[in-house]
Amino acid sequence: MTSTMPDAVPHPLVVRTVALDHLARPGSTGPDPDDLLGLLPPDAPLAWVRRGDGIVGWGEALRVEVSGRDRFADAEQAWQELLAHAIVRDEVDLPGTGPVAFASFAFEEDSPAGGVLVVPRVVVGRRGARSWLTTIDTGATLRATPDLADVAARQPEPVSPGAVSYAEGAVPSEDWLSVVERGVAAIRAGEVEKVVLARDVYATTTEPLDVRWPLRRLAARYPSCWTFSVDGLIGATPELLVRSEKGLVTSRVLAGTIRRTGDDDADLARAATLAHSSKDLEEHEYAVSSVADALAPFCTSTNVPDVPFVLHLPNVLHLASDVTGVLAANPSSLALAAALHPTAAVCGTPTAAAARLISRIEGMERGRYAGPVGWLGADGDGEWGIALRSAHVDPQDPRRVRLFAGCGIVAASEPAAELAESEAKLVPMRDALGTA
Ligand SMILES: C=C(O[C@H]1C=CC=C(C(=O)O)[C@@H]1O)C(=O)O
Repeated sequence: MTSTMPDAVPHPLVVRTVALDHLARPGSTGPDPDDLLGLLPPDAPLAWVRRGDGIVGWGEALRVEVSGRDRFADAEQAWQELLAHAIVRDEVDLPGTGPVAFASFAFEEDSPAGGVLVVPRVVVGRRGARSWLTTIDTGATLRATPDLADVAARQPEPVSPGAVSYAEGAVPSEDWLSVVERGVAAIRAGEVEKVVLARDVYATTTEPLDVRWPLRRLAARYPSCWTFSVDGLIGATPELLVRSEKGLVTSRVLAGTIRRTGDDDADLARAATLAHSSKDLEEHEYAVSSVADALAPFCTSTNVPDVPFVLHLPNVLHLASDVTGVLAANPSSLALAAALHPTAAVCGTPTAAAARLISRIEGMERGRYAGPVGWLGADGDGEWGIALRSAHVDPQDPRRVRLFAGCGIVAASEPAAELAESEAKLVPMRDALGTA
């Protein structure tokens, strides 16, 4: 575990949250609190937003880098140590107020991508009619609270990425067909019941990527998804690994997908087909069980829907189930995310055998794709998505972006259909990088 404190001063975190509710009043001349993303600077913006609610952050009060099997526990420990010495004044007291860290973790335990936890200098949040501003300092003296109208006015408009060209990723699409074939063969041979196989593609932009460009487009086009940005990993995920709030947990489980046609009537027929597809229902059931089983030891009761609903996104339809539970003790949301990861929506069933199969046949280092991404508060509450419909911006070359998509494979899967599904899952990021 490594941590870096920009000021290298061993002062405690000094955290102050103030209400911005006056900004929500009609006639206010301040920055629009609906537009959290509009406040972000171009450099290293942090975001977790959905339908205008959520939190955004910027500046880096502190950063913790972790790796290996214990990456979640190490991040949690570092966070607890920071909090033990923090001086906090929180005038709002809602989930996401007070000290907050944004974080994202690698899918695999031996990934060089490890994980990162960033404590921003400034956080702005919104939840319904309530808005707030948090400042986090590591110095002995408190800085003045930034004037948000000023902050918003100072931000340059996001710069267009220019022309975008695409190249094959680690496994060319033609070869990925045989990766899926090998997955199906392993299932038929009884090695696993389900495995999720993913692929990547490279985008090269003519201008260095200003991540606010794709973020705004993702948030506008995929309002039901969680738009995130943490340390160069960006996306809009439809899948909530876990939200923990005041003793209640929720997880939105997705698995089972059909592409949209663009024609509403045809899509309704497709939704009905999806809801009755035994192949997709099987794929979904594995994912729901993996989440329900992982949550059960933490909960006094859980609610697992008998049948999934169909989630309509602009590019695809998914089978979806919202699993909820009442927590018995008070594990942090990060501990819950660690216990849930990797679910069968991104790994397979049984988990360990599917993970081994992925390492053996996928041919790609997933990095932080399909890992937990989200935020953590001081009381352990937080929200963690699975980093899907996502891309990673090369820290050495901001013109180079790696996009990811994966598909759940069961015995009845057909490689060509899975390749087409992976293309549909790349659409949100491709569109977000474009200028159309
Ligand atoms: C692995 C991905 O999607 C998962 C989530 C929803 C539906 C899925 C599916 O139907 O295969 C996948 O399990 C991805 O988008 O990269």
